[in-house]
Amino acid sequence: MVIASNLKTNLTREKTISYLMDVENFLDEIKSNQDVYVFPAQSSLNPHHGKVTQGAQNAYATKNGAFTGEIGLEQLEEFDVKTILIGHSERRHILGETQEAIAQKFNFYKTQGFKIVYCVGEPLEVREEGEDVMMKYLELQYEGIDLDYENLIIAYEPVWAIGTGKTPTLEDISKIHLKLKEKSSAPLLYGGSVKVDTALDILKCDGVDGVLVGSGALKVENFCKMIQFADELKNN
Ligand SMILES: O=C[C@H](O)COP(=O)(O)O
Repeated sequence: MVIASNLKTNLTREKTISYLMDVENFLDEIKSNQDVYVFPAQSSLNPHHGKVTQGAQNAYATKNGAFTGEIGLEQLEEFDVKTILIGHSERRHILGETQEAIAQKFNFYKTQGFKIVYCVGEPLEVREEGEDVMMKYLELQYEGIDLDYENLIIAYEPVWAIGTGKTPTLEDISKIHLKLKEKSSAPLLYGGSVKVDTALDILKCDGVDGVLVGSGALKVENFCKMIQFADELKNN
């Protein structure tokens, strides 16, 4: 399974290094074979080699250039980062990234062979319109995206569940995941208020290949427990 931690705008470089080290030690200790990803804040990226894959939360679709406040391929290469999160709801809804800009970013990093964790999700007002409207909304977030890309992981993250403590029911998670799986065979993660006490049930859902966790993974011991849950499921 894929167990991923998005640290968002949290943890300094020093704390991130210690976080990664704690996860590596835990993976060694329990001899875990899960695919574990950590996405640190940009300024906390550091060369990291181990079982954990370090990814970027964002980067511009460029090698380098005049894009104030952004980083590009050259800055990621410095830290051997070959994994990137694209289409996260905070970038879509807070930072105003359009589907066109997202698709451009996707295609640029696809050309570079990056592993791409591509996020989709609907706001509450769309969900309240019913399943058909919601699925159409999610499909629009696939516009310009190669769903057959071999290095693709998709994360379904309902916007209204992110950072709110609210989650869809387990039945709804399964239902939506199974529908999304009709469109792509890429591993499909669930994200949105996954906590240590809900992770196991979510990981057990049909159609769920892993989780992308924000606030619930900020404490490294909680993130490690989620990795352990995935291990236990695999061994059952
Ligand atoms: O990328 C992670 C998601 O935005 C979920 O964040 P959250 O676990 O804090 O709700």
